[in-house]
Amino acid sequence: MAKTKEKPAKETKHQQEGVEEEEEENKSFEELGLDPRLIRALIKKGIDKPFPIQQAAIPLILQGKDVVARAKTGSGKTLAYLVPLLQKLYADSGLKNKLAPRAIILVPTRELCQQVYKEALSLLELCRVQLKVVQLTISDKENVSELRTALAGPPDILVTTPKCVAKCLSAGVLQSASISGSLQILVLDEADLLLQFGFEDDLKALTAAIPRRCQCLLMSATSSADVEKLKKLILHNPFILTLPDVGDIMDEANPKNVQQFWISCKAHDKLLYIYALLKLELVQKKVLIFTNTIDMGFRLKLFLEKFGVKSAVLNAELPQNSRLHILEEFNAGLFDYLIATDDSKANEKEQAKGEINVASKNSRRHMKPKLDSEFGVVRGIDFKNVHTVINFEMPQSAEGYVHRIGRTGRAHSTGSSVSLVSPIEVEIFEEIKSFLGEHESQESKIISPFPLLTTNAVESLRYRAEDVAKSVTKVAVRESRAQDLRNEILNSEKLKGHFEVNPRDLDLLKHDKDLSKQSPASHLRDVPDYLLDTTTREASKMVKLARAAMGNNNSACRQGSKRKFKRSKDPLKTLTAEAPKRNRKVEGRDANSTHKHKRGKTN
Ligand SMILES: Nc1ncnc2c1ncn2[C@@H]1O[C@H](COP(=O)(O)OP(=O)(O)OP(=O)(O)O)[C@@H](O)[C@H]1O
Repeated sequence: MAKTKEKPAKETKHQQEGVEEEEEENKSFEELGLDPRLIRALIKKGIDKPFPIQQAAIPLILQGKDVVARAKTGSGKTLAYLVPLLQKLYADSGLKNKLAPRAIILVPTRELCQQVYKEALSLLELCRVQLKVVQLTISDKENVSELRTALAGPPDILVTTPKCVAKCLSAGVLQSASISGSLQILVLDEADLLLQFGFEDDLKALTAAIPRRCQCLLMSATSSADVEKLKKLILHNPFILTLPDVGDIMDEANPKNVQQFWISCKAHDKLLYIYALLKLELVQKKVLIFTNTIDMGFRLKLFLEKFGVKSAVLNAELPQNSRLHILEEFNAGLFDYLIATDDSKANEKEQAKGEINVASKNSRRHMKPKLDSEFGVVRGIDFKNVHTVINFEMPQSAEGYVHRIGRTGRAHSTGSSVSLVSPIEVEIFEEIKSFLGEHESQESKIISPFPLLTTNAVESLRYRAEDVAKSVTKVAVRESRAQDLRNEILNSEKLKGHFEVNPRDLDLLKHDKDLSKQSPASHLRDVPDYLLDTTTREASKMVKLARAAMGNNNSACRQGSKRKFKRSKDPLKTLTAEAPKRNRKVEGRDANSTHKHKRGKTN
């Protein structure tokens, strides 16, 4: 790991930035100086050895240094700062004269706020340390008195967004003088996003109150101009920790543990292809599917539903509590397919288009769903045990692609991604490939053609898929979207109260329920044998065997098992994925034609 050299005691302002030559470290949590109670808590969570970023960051943070930690997504940055932060606050818990939180953790989205809060809470519960942690985001209902109540005490740790802190400051719920007197540690998590999300002014409102002695930690998956700006704005002589395979978005772009595939298909065939991938079980579960618009998310859900494939949707229109609950259920393994809509620009356009009709049985009323500007599922969210990310629609930027595929292969496990590329998406696909550093002349491709799906297999399912797709009309999509929103608004209220009493209970509501009025036709639930060719049968068998070998099944997930995906058992690894050598234009050509010549291999 490369990290900055620690300098002797008499430190000056700028001396700490610099890079130390690579050095292999393999220390235990004890050797890093962690409190035995925290170590026991980590072990109870199944974490017994520190990841590289934790090895580097924990001792420095315990010593009170400012740290900038850059490590790729899913590498364990949260615990790298959270564990020493808890230890330090606990060690100083004699300091009672505080008027504001002693630690503030700033994250860009509500989802991350909840995730970090839960992580802190579970560590504190497991090690029975008396520190109060509070999460706070601004929702439409939260008025100043609610913010004041939440901060009464005040808590030792506040997990929040810059927008919320700025509101607390401007409303006088938090006073600059109190922060100056109390704040010991400030964390900027997902720092590269904090500025991208337009929080610069909000952050500036806080920086004025940060006392000079406050320890500042900046965690980021990439290095960018925004991170540099933040560093200058907030940190003093930071230690820069950079894992060797990280540095800028390019390094994060090509995670070695995620195999990337693509399929060329016409836009209107995407439903057919995803049906084939899921129903023939050619991809590993759990699967996270990305769409660019909320309507498309619902269309896909309704379509899959007709074949008995249950999925849940996640988007910026859903109430916050529902979204958090959906994430929890998915992470707990209660369902295998999650359709997430992540493209905020597209969503804004949708919102601008007008009203969604939310019709109740007794009354018809129109309501404008508000998209949550603090919604974010692509960055930072720790989706557990996602083995496959599918880009049903291509993201609108190369960075978007990188962050989407970063939802698999987390915590040094492995995963794969499959992108469905239609002719109009070729341009962005080419952009993504060149962003990743893939060249036309290159022999081994970074994104390879998906090897397990043959033209025969797809064509044999065409009739069923097209027939069902026709029944998923625009009206059906609109109605289901409205119905889902209505349900979730009702649920959200129940969830709010319920979560306060039982923060861990996942059983109250199901989010992967069917939305269409008719239950799926029984003959569509399974793909009959006569529709399957030998190649596909074999491929599907291998994926199933791999899953069994990895212990990747629902019950394992539900028990929170964190078995790692073994590369050698991954059928996608054992098959050769050859890219077409020349003329890689997708227009007017079926990706499967590129596999015809190697079907022998896939068998
Ligand atoms: N030492 C460890 N051993 C095993 N698992 C770990 C360890 N540290 C963290 N994890 C797990 O790894 C997963 C990813 O960690 P985390 O979310 O902190 O990554 P991250 O670097 O913050 O990613 P991102 O940049 O996307 O936010 C989590 O499920 C976490 O519980």
